[in-house]
Amino acid sequence: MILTSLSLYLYRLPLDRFLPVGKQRIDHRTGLVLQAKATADDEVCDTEKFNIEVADSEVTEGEVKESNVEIAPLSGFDIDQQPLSGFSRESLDEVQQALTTLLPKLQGQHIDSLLEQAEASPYPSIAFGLSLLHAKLSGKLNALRPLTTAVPLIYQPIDAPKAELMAKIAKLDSSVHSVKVKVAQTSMEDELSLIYGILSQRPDLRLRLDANRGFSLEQALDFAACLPLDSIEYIEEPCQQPQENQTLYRAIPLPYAFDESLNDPDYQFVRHEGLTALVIKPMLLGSIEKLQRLIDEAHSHGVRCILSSSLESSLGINDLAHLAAILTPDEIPGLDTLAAFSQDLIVPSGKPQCLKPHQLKLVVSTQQD
Ligand SMILES: O=C(O)CCC(=O)c1ccccc1C(=O)O
Ligand SMILES: [Mg+2]
Repeated sequence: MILTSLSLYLYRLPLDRFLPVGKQRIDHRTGLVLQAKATADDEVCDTEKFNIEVADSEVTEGEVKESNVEIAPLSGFDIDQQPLSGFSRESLDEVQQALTTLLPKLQGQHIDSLLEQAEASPYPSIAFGLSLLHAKLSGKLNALRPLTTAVPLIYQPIDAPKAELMAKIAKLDSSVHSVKVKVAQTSMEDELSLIYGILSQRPDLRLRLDANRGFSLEQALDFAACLPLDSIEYIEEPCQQPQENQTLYRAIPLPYAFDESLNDPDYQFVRHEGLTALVIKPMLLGSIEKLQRLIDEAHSHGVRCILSSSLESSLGINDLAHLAAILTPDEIPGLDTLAAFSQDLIVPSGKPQCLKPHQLKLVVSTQQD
């Protein structure tokens, strides 16, 4: 297939409530939508020769394929105007500029050039976006049903009453077996009482805790000593110093997971005692091929891989649900981050409004009118 047109749009979605990014909070999300049209190799000449835009009604099904992907590095500023730290290293501006230069070069090329450019890009969000676009255009993403269940995310909202949390627990479907709970955010007493509160309502639940590197070793030891270990699946990034996670594990057998550690550009998989899972955020890591290599390596050492949201819009979350069905079919992904979004983007998820590309700001388009 040949790429016949590429367009880049900018979105900015306000959030109805703050979303946690580690210890920080955001009140809006910005990102890019990359739209590509492609035709089968032998059809491109006709359209080019006559320089006509092929309307959907004039072509047989499947002749012109159109796909959209979200490219939204998790960087920018929090509600206190502090730069977000610990997630994407690239800024939205850098990504926008790189794509503005790249898109005209992709125009007229075979879709496989998306994969070459994905591997060549220094920006993980671009590498992921281009490889995803390739997968969508070539129909690879729709081969399987998406994983429609996600692990509910429970966190103490500073802008909403605490009772809402327990109401969310009470409403959980009985088919939900795991929930993710943010810890190392407020006081240990409050967080332990939340954990025991959840389990008193739903003793069958298993908890995935996420400390976002919020504890000193001493705090982590104190906290872990008070946990109902049998009900804890794992804790993400317990210690400020990741090398202390093993010390913690040797003292208290609480399995842990890596999340922020994977964002280090030099990260290489190494089996550590007590390391039970990798929390994989594709937008922060890179191409699907790179994700697949990491997952294969982790699985070969018996380490689980959980695909997780980088707070994408409904477009990105929907693609992650499809990708999870392919890359990690035996795991429930961590994608419960859409509730705070005021609107959907391109793919409906049940919000009153769903923005379409023409309602977004066009950054660049290779299509000549
Ligand atoms: O992993 C999940 O279930 C939801 C996603 C999530 O928690 C998250 C989303 C964006 C940035 C950081 C994190 C995090 O794991 O702390
Ligand atoms: Mg995490």
